[in-house]
Amino acid sequence: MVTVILPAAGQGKRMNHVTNKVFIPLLNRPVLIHSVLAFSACPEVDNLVIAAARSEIAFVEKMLSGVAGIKPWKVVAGGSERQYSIANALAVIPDTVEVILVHDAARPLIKPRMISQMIAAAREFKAAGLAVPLKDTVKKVDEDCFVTETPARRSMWIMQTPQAFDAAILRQAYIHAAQDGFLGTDDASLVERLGIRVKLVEGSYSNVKITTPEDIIIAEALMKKRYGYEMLRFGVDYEENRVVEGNFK
Ligand SMILES: Nc1ccn([C@@H]2O[C@H](COP(=O)(O)OP(=O)(O)OP(=O)(O)O)[C@@H](O)[C@H]2O)c(=O)n1
Ligand SMILES: C[C@](O)(CO)[C@H](O)COP(=O)(O)O
Repeated sequence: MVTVILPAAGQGKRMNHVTNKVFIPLLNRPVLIHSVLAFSACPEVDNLVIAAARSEIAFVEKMLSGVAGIKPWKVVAGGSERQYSIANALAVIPDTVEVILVHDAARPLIKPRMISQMIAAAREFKAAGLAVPLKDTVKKVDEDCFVTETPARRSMWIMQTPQAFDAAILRQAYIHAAQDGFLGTDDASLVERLGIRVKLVEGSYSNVKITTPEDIIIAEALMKKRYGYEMLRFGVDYEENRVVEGNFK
């Protein structure tokens, strides 16, 4: 059995709290639904657990009920951090599930083919993450923003989701993180702390996470290319650095 956890309980702070960004429509379909349908199109996936903010659970359930072709799903209450939302989802997944994938609901461009690759990687390596090689130069800085180091780019990759795990390992990683009060920015980092090696699978630069306002434009442009039509519903007010509704061309 393969279960996918989709954390969707964020607040969109870097999107200026305009709305929970997973509800923003891209080509007229909410970001969350793009993500859910991608996993539903993957034959190896059995079911989905979506973590939604407590106040948005009913809305998410209504949204999911209105869309055809979604694999069996359940909505759980999210937490104050991404990691806590995923912990809540883990708590409702039965022990019969062998492989668990975690995917940011805010990454709507994930392709079913990549999901299948990640499931195969989890079965082979026990812990795997989708990632792309770093394209830019990275600097470490001190508290005054003076450069202290330029790490070698060759060995640096940018993590994406899905990340895929043997279910028992992911559960153990979450138990240890909770015991130690460790808060990671991805799930692989929790597994790494167990001393387990995480295999990276090369993903795609188009698997963007909707994080800041311009990501909406990038994601919708990539979708238009993929689906071949145009239906821009949202724009970005760069002066104010916020998302605004309207027909933007
Ligand atoms: N408490 C949280 C925080 C985040 N997420 C989810 O985790 C994914 C990646 O998180 P991020 O991009 O950080 O989303 P937000 O928390 O909404 O963004 P921000 O950090 O700007 O507030 C998103 O699908 C988001 O909904 C979640 O389920 N629960
Ligand atoms: C898991 C992740 O998407 C990998 O890039 C990312 O770390 C999530 O971080 P965020 O701060 O919640 O956006």
